[in-house]
Amino acid sequence: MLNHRTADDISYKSLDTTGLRDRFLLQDLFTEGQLQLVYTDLDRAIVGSAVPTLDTLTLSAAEALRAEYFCERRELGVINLGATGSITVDGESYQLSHTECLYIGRGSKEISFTSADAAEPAQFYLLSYPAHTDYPTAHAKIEDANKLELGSKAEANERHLYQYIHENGIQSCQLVMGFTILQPGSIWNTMPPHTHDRRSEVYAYFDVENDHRIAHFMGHPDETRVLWMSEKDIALSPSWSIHCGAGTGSYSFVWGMGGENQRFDDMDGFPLSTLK
Ligand SMILES: O=C[C@H](O)[C@@H](O)CC(=O)C(=O)O
Ligand SMILES: [Zn+2]
Repeated sequence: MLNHRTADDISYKSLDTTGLRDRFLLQDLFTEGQLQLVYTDLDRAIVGSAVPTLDTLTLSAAEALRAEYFCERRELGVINLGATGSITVDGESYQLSHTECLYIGRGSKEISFTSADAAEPAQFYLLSYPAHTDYPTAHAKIEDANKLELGSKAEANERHLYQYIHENGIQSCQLVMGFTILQPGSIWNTMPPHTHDRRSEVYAYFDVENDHRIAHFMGHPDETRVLWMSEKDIALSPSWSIHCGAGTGSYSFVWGMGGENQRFDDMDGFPLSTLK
């Protein structure tokens, strides 16, 4: 497991492009035949990927966790960003097609990942936080999610947000997770932007068309920086940072949060007039 440190809300201002990208952007996490984990300092989030091909991939506790098994003191949310695959949790198998979700509760011991077709593998995106109690493992399809229709065509930010793991959905200790699909012709997500001092957030962009890019904005609202991102790049958003983006083409992104509370609407919005 790689260890990763973001920068604080003062030092990010003086980082150059490479420094900023090293601190706030995770790339190349999705590699065929590999399970990769990154231990971040954002509310102890572990961000990871599993792309099984011919062989099953097994999740084990990294040495850094000093745990017998990965979910000994953790919960794990998974969304499949690739083709159909299965996750087995303590002998129970769940089949996930593209954009489906599995919540894996604390105490789950044996967790493994397979693809239905090695030539077109599943690409499991993993997000885990420390957990204080056990909630049941639960599978959700897109029709099980709470769907919010946000934005407008006129503002080029028409998008559908699907909540999987949240206060009124799959129960968890701190993880809140789902994904957002931009509607055709709309490019802006999360506009006007917000922070939530009580939670940090992780954005994983996917279904970005070939050669297209997302300009992801971060930082204090009056001191923003941009990260140019491509397919399956991941932006780390500390609690003090805004997080929003515009794509040169259509795209979707998984959002996931951990921290002090789970109230989705506990956000501090910033009017566009305050952005710099
Ligand atoms: O705190 C909530 C998160 O930033 C996202 O859920 C926002 C989002 O997906 C969107 O507006 O499209
Ligand atoms: Zn947010």
